[in-house]
Amino acid sequence: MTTYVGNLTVKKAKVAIVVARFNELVTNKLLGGALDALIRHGVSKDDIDIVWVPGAFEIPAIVKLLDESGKYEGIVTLGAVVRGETSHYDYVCNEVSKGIGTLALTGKTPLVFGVLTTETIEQALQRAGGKAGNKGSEVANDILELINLRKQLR
Ligand SMILES: Nc1c(NC[C@H](O)[C@H](O)[C@H](O)CO)[nH]c(=O)[nH]c1=O
Ligand SMILES: CC(=O)[C@@H](O)COP(=O)(O)O
Repeated sequence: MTTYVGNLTVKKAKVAIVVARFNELVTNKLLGGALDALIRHGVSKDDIDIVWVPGAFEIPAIVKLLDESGKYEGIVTLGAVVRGETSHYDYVCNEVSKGIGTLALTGKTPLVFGVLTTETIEQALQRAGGKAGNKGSEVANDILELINLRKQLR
């Protein structure tokens, strides 16, 4: 029996973080959590590129570009979509999740989904370093696990 599991420590990996500016109060905290986790596990600051996009809707197109560049061993996506008064929320959530999901299957670069989709800004803040943890650091750990797992499966 062979078991494959990626650990979190990396020697060298170039990682991109695509982060949405919309709800920046939240996404800045997600970014802080992601950077902290990557650096704690051995990723050099020089090997991290941060790309800001206007909102979560724009994340997939930029991820596609970065994937095609072949420059990165992993891509982290971060955003915060918060329900408003209209159905706009559903369209943004659908597009960003569908886009990132499709690219995770069809692209070459490992990719993680760190986009919060919440009913309220309070729920988002709780998941960005509040009492429900920090989704940014969670998905940063996930990308390291995926990078290491792929090395084993190659
Ligand atoms: N309402 C939220 C948005 N909306 C903006 C879109 O993502 C997009 O930037 C705009 O429609 C232009 O194409 N974005 C979020 O990230 N979070 C939201 O709650
Ligand atoms: C998810 C959104 O785009 C949201 O902020 C829009 O709010 P509203 O539905 O009140 O226009």
